[in-house]
Amino acid sequence: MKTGVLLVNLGTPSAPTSVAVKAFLSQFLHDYRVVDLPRSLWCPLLHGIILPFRSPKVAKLYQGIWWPEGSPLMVVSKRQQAGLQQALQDEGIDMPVALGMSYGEPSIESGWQQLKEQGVGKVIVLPLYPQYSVSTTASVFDSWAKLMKKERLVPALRFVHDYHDFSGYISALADSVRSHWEQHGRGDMLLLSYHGIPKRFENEGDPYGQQCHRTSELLAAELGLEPHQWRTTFQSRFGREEWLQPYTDKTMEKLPKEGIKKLDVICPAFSADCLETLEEIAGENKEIFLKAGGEQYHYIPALNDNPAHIRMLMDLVRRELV
Ligand SMILES: C=CC1=C(C)c2cc3[nH]c(cc4nc(cc5[nH]c(cc1n2)c(C)c5CCC(=O)O)C(CCC(=O)O)=C4C)c(C)c3C=C
Ligand SMILES: [Fe+2]
Ligand SMILES: [Fe+2]
Repeated sequence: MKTGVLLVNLGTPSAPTSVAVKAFLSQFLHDYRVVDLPRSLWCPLLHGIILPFRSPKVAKLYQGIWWPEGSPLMVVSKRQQAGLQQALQDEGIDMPVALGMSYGEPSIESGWQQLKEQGVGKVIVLPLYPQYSVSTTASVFDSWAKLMKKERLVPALRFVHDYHDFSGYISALADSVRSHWEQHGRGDMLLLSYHGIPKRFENEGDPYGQQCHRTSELLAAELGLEPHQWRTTFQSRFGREEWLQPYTDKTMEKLPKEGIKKLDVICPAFSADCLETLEEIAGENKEIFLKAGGEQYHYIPALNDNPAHIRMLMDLVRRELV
């Protein structure tokens, strides 16, 4: 039976315009896995306030990070797909690789159609989220299950749940940090900033926060860092309820007063650079840190289509073949 790989990521607007951002946010923020409020409460707020006011504001932010070839998340995701396809071919493995996004295009459905047309009977669904979260990984599973309702012949399935402690992932991150230090020098601290989730999700059983802490511990150990040389924080809060703490932006304000003047920041929850890393971390938070008295701030890019990242994806695929 022919095996295929479906790489999945979050998705991104098709253009950095208010209209395209509104369409993207509307699909994203209607997902119960992301916002689980009763629709009688959420829909009036979403349609009346959030979409009309947030879309033009966020469109401007996307304009600031957009690449000539498109949204960074999309450009990088396509490179990851092509890179993994090439690496498999180079090893003589006949295994098609398709790309699908939870929100926007190319959809998970179109990715599956591509694999189906190539005669795939077993699918490795690989959400590009190293840490499992209800709001990301479970949502990919929902989309897949919904899609399979339409199929008479459901393919065999391997679903990559998470890879937060996978040795290849930790060593790819460590190599990336070391090569950054070689080129740019080493800061006083390595800050590991992860996308946040509502604290309530964790209370209800989401292992995301725990997995983020484990990734940090393993990376710090691999780099030989002392406890005062690294810290874990959570970014990208949305809405008014409490999210996982400590918050990245609040930490940026405090660090220079604690004597941390040179900071290196890495975002291990993001397999590809995107709005949340390029604008929020490399832009907004850098400004906060420097304004608070920081002297040097370096953002270490996501693993993107680094050869080490592609090799790690190959190893994850291999793990699912046994
Ligand atoms: C509404 C709540 C949100 C939860 C919960 C959430 C979890 C979550 N998200 C990512 C990865 C990404 N999020 C991105 C953008 C983004 N995230 C939210 C909201 C939640 N995310 C919004 C509203 C947005 C859009 C931008 C904005 O309006 O602020 C992106 C970037 C997409 C891009 O186009 O570049 C990624 C990637 C993870 C990993 C996660 C939970 C673990
Ligand atoms: Fe609605
Ligand atoms: Fe998000």
